[in-house]
Amino acid sequence: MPTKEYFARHPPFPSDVPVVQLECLSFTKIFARDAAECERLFQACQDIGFFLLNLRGTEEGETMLKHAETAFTLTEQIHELDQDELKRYAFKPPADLFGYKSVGDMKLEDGSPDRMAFYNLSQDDILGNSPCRPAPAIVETHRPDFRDFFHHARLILSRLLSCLDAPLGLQDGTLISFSPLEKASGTSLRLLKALPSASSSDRRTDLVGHTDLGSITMLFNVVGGLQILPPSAPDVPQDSDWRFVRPMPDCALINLGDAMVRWSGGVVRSNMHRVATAPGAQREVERLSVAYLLRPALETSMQRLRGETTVTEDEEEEFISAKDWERMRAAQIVKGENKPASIGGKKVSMMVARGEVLAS
Ligand SMILES: O=C(O)CCC(=O)C(=O)O
Ligand SMILES: [Fe+2]
Repeated sequence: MPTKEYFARHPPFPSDVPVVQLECLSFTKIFARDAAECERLFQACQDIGFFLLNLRGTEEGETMLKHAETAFTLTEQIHELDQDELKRYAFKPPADLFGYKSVGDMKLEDGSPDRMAFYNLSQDDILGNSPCRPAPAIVETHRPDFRDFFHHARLILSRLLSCLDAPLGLQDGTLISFSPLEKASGTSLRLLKALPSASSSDRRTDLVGHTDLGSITMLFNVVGGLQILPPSAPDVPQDSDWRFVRPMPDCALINLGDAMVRWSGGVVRSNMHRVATAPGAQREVERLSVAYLLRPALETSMQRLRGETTVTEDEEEEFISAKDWERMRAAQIVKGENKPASIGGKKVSMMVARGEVLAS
């Protein structure tokens, strides 16, 4: 549960670890279409592709926090189930990324097994776009809760994406229109658990560095561990280049994925991130997180959008569908190959039809 009370039940995030400073935006202002807040959002998307979003203050934001709380409770209950039962619903990458991933199913950069488990719920399954997948009883009985989560999370992210349409020279509503609720996609709700570490010398990566594959992600976490590779990090980063993100009560963490980089011709950024052992005393507790990963409909093109925008560099790129992109990237990530295909944040001159230079 991302509220202050829930934070208070966990050891505190230490004050002496290097953290990345992220913008904290107000959903209330974005909901009211505040121009300055939308501008800050676009800037954060170009600079690092990550920002915090405070959800207090509107009925829509408060409802999202309630859904996140419910999702946390269900995450806890799902991961308490017997491993043998969970393994009956095992994910089958790269073709099928839904279902249960046990600790060790994925590789880290050095080939060693990862230390995270997750249950990945498919939006299509929950909304009835595809036949129901077999699932544990706890998922079956909470299908209505998950359905509400998917609907509401998309509503929140649609408001954020609509701040990006205009600066990218697109008609209002373009970016969210690539993820219609009724079309098959890789959109999912991922319920994650990282194991506690056994001793203070037992500190390592839990989930390999990656960029998210879809359009935009909304993450809720309470215990630290998520790390970002700052854009200034060298091409071959050292462990010490990674920076923790401090989890904040009442906030979601938002990050852009590869689709946004491709559509924008590299103007916005899909930043590398990973999960490492939580800092300080937080390493002793189990770390739960809830990630809603919005992806485009399977047949959507990942090519740059022309819209009203002209980007000065104009190299031809081949057509690739969201489905093929996700399959290719997922296969790499599972093997621990974390070199991103396109990360964005390009300093290109971008002219919109009105003749205004927005970024250079
Ligand atoms: O658990 C987290 O904090 C991050 C998870 C993540 O990056 C992902 O599922 O793509
Ligand atoms: Fe991620």
